[in-house]
Amino acid sequence: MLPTTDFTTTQAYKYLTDHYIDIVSKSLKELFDTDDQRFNKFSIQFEDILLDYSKNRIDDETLALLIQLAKECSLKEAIEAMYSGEKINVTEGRPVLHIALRNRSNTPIYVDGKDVMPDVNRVLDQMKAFSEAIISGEWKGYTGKAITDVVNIGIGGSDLGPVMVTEALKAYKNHLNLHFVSNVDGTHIVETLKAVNPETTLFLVASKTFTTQETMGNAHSARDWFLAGGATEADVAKHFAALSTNAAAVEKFGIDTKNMFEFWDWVGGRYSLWSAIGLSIALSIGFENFTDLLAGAHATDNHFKTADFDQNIPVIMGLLGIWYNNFFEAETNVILPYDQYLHRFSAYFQQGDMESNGKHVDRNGKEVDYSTGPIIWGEPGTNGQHAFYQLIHQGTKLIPADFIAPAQSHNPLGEHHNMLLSNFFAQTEALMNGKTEEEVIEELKAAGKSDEEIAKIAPFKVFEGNRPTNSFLLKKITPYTLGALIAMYEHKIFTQGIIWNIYSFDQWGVELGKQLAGKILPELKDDAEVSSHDSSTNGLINQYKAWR
Ligand SMILES: O=P(O)(O)OC[C@H]1O[C@](O)(CO)[C@@H](O)[C@@H]1O
Repeated sequence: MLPTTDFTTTQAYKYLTDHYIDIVSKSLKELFDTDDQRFNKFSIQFEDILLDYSKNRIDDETLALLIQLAKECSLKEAIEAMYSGEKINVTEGRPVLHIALRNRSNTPIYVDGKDVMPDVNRVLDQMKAFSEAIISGEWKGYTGKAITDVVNIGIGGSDLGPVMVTEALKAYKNHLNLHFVSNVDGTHIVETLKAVNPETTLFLVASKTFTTQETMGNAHSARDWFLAGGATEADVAKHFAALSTNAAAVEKFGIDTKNMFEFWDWVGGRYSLWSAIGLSIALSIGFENFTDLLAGAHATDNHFKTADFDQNIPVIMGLLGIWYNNFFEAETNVILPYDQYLHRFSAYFQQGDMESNGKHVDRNGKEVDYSTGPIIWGEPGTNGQHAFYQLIHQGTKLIPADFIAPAQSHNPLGEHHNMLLSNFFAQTEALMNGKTEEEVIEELKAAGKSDEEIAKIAPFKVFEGNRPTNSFLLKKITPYTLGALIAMYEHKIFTQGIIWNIYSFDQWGVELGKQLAGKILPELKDDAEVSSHDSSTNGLINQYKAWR
């Protein structure tokens, strides 16, 4: 059972409310000036990942109170409940066991009295054999040619994770060309199919439920295209595999269940890249690298479970998020990877975080009267710098930012990596220190500006600073460190969900739109005017019919 404490009623919350008044009046610059131990105190190194969280608006007392808050909200017990296979996804009646998928130490994990590890290992063996046969060319398409292209058809968690990881680990990629089709917009599949040959293409239909409209629509179109190219029904088995929990629906679609890679209802969609949904990853970088990814995540799982909260990266990340979300009333959290390979990392955690903690009802079924999950966004640096950093530096909103960079580049080209990292370091420093009016005036004087010019321009050049950042410095983006980093963010989300007293592992909020789309679709079949909706929806549908 998960605790159901309202965190706003805890002692720690009350103390934090008072303490906030003290901290909010202090600048980060001041906090650094008065404590030369901040970096040592407020940074954690876990294997090849360093988290420096010293540039946050906290002091020793803040940290102690936040940790007290986690304790009062029984975070430790909640972690234990998740790891031991309790059905903590209460509204769907399921355990939450993505940690089992990467449990490389293979200790038993029980669901309803049955150890899940033999099944996990069986599917991993199946993925190993299959990926090796495809990569080596031993697996042949219907005309006897080896596979050259893999098209993953899936959406949400059945797409974002594999896309993000295959991009992040492109440096480890083999000869196979990976494609991802997610959008139900016909353009996505049409444009993808233009680039591939039916004789040498493998389709992975990735869907936990195997009922998702977008995925099934795209899978049927891919199958039609395949058959139109001269292949027969019997050839489908050589070119289509399914990654799913729903064997009956896979069979109905016409995919041989020998080519089905199973996973289980205790794997949430947005936590499924570690499961059979990761087959495209194993195909892209090889099975050994895929298991390194799992091993990195497993290392973080152990860290999250065993490290003291003040040394526990996901716990600290979660608590800092709560500090900004619930005390500073920050609405968003920007994730800024200074690594081109990580260009889908923020998009991935948009689903990971927002689908998990975008909830307004607590674990007692009551409407909350506090803010829950933040809006997650971001783009890779330095592109973001030339787009939206203006608002982060000089806008009116407080935007806590996560910076992520590798020390070693996979592409050490001249001064590029130093240039990239100099921007990373400079941005966090600039966000913290800002630039005072006096500094601006000095600069303008040095540039030979007149007093009149200085008076006119100076106010616009002032940076308040005091903008908080976390800095993740990784030795290198490898399958292992990437796995460890992803798991840190996952457990941060868990930590926050526990403290906000919400259920992080369902996603009822995506249902209503799906239901209504299901009602509207038949109305679009003919040209008859509709009048069954509000005037706006009727107007849009009728104009669509007139123009299509
Ligand atoms: O893998 P499936 O069942 O096709 O679902 C895809 C996605 O749809 C959702 O259920 C809701 O959008 C996500 O949680 C999930 O990742």
